[in-house]
Amino acid sequence: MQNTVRIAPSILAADFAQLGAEVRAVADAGADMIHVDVMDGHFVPNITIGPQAVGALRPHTRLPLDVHLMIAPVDAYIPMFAEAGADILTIHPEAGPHLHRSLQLIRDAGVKAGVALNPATPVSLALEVLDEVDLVLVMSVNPGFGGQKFQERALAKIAELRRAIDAGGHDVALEVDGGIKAETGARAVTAGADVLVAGSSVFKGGPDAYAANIAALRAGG
Ligand SMILES: O=C(CO)[C@H](O)[C@H](O)COP(=O)(O)O
Ligand SMILES: [Co+2]
Repeated sequence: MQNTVRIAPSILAADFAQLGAEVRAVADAGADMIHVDVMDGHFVPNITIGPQAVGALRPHTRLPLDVHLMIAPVDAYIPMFAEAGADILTIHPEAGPHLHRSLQLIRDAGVKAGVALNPATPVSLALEVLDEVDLVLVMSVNPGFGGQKFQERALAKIAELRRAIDAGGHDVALEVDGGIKAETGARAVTAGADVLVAGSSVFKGGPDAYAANIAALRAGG
């Protein structure tokens, strides 16, 4: 495994009754960033949290808040999440009429911009905006729920993106999200991912297990 891999626990699998404590616990356990899944019951068939919750989490950690926006239309909410304390805002191309404009809104808000590819979204949509993003997120499940099975087809997309990022000399992180545990994470890193999002496999077993769970992901086994 590359030793530059970063681990981003998804708080979707945390105890929602004590999210602040959960964020502190995974930070203490070695997390590199905190992945926050925002779902609207429209773009995806589930509802989670909004900017108020992101703002409430902000004082609990200095780690980057990696906010994955699964909401449509997304543009009006970008300044609200930036103001709340997000460090990275990642959007889906299908969530607005003009991807370039949405990415510009994110940058204008002073935060890093990411683009997320659903399993059925072609890599070409991300290649088109590699100069405009700080992160590409490859979904390895259909967005909406944690605890799903890793979809193998993500690996070829990661490999293609890695080649394009390296060939173009882009300073872009390549993140994979969905069904990541030690074994699938290792394969994603081999394909070229450098950020692993993991919900179920980090939060399983409760706080006493978080350090070992994160270490297992980092070690790839
Ligand atoms: O974006 C997501 C779902 O839409 C989540 O980040 C993802 O599913 C993480 O959960 P798990 O590791 O349990 O698959
Ligand atoms: Co996510």
